[in-house]
Amino acid sequence: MGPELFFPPQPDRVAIVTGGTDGIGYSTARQLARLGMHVIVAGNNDGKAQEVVRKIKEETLNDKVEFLYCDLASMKSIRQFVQKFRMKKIPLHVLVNNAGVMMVPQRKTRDGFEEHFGLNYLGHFLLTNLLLDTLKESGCPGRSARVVTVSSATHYVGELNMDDLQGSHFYSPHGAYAQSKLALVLFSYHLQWLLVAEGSHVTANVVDPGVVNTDLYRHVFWGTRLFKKLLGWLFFKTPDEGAWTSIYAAVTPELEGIGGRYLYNEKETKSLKLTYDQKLQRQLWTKSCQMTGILDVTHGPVSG
Ligand SMILES: NC(=O)c1ccc[n+]([C@@H]2O[C@H](COP(=O)([O-])OP(=O)(O)OC[C@H]3O[C@@H](n4cnc5c(N)ncnc54)[C@H](O)[C@@H]3O)[C@@H](O)[C@H]2O)c1
Repeated sequence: MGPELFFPPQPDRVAIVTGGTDGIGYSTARQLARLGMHVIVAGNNDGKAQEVVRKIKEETLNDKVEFLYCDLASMKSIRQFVQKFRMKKIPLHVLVNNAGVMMVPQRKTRDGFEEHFGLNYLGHFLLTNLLLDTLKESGCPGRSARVVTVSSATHYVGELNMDDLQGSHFYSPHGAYAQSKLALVLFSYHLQWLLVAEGSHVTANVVDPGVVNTDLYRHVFWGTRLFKKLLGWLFFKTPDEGAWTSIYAAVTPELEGIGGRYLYNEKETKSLKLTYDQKLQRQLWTKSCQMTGILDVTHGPVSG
């Protein structure tokens, strides 16, 4: 069953999906294309890109699908991506912050940040902020632009160590992943707060896709091929099922003008209590502005 059975066509809308070459992101990009959207697959997987675009176009008969290189582990690459996107002079109605890595060995992004925090969280923080003006220009009353951020149930066991966000003193791959996913929830809630304060026609929601059979688990110690295959087959969602909540958040009329939600299986769910702490949200936002070198939007415009 395709999304066109559940959601209205979206032929005049433009979406960016990060990590759209694989797993949940690929399914998200494909299904948004099925709804007629102009879909920009943002990824660092140059090798796969053309094949992915060709496959999506072929299956959806939608020609408005393209790949734009964006390495979320590099702020320079994110800025170049935004520049290239702006040069297209097209609107942006949906941004799906989907890309991510999980439980990778301790390593750093090009800018020297711990990879989970730097790529999963800070990369999307910067990308969203740089695209915010375009999103605001593209949303209108009754047809808001939407930021959909993919977090995880792992955020429930996450801790935010404000004094050591990079895990310099203590690093665990699981803790670092959980922290990045927790940071994304705090980010999405604060973003929504800012958008409402400004009276803009943009909403921000955060989703949990569930446990999905993708390559994300490649670094997990029990992720031997056979065991993962068996687990995946028995218990995990398929990537199409995993993408469903992202697609719902991106297009459902039920969420028109509604943000600040944590969605699981298309339903509003409570996130970790800590994520509702507005002081913490604000603290993380300010620190993230400093780390990414952008001006704090609450005090002034975001630099391009
Ligand atoms: N699979 C699950 O069970 C599960 C559960 C909860 C949350 N999630 C979240 O869903 C999202 C998608 O994960 P998935 O399961 O499809 O995994 P996946 O490994 O199949 O896809 C991850 C995507 O991120 C991209 N990516 C990785 N590094 C990047 C970089 N430096 N720059 C740009 N893109 C980069 C990859 O190329 C890939 O397209 C992730 O944010 C993940 O944390 C997944």
